[in-house]
Amino acid sequence: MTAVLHDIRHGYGDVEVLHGIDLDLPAGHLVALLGPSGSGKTTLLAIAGGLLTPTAGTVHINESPLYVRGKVDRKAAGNTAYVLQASALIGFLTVMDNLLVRDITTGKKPDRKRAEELLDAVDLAAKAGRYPSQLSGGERQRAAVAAALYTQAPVILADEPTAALDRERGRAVMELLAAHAHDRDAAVLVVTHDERALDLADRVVRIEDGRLG
Ligand SMILES: Nc1ncnc2c1ncn2[C@@H]1O[C@H](COP(=O)(O)OP(=O)(O)OP(=O)(O)O)[C@@H](O)[C@H]1O
Repeated sequence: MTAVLHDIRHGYGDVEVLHGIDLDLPAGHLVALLGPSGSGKTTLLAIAGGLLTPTAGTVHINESPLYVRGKVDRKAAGNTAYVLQASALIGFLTVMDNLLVRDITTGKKPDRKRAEELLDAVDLAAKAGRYPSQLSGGERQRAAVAAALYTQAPVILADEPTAALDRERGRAVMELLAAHAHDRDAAVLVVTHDERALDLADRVVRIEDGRLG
């Protein structure tokens, strides 16, 4: 699945912070988005993921518009999974249940084996039964990545998923995201400050002051 952003503009009040961004996220590719603090990365990711309606411009997931008459199209948005900067996990569910929760609430049979494999891949197998409050910041972040990948969403948008991680674990998370793109033909966009893992990206895009470089 591909995501295509065209001429995206966004303003907070009168201040425009994205000034006409064109970005293709092809199926099977991991695209890394780099840029200084305040350059618009989180805003762009939120727009790509159906969380924030842009002031102008279009987003298409495959051929379907993500925003129709200023409102997010739920079906198109259902193809995206978003890893938030603050790594939102549900506090009263264990790490394992944070992965399985969507299956449980939609009546789908949870795939525990796959969840275990993902938790193992982010080095959290031993902590699957813990609650988010019993994890470190980096562990929460890794659990959030595992939860996003568990959904098998064909479009994954991750906001600094390696920020709180040491080199080795940061790389392991980037490798997982790259494998998700390559093996599942997914479109993956990762905001990162981590120059050390950029070799794992199929493409590196830089943003400055709301414009792609
Ligand atoms: N809710 C908001 N209201 C007003 N201005 C905002 C809001 N959210 C973000 N901004 C401004 O929009 C610009 C882009 O912010 P954004 O969070 O997208 O940047 P970023 O590149 O993700 O930054 P960082 O790397 O620090 O997370 C910044 O100037 C920021 O101050």
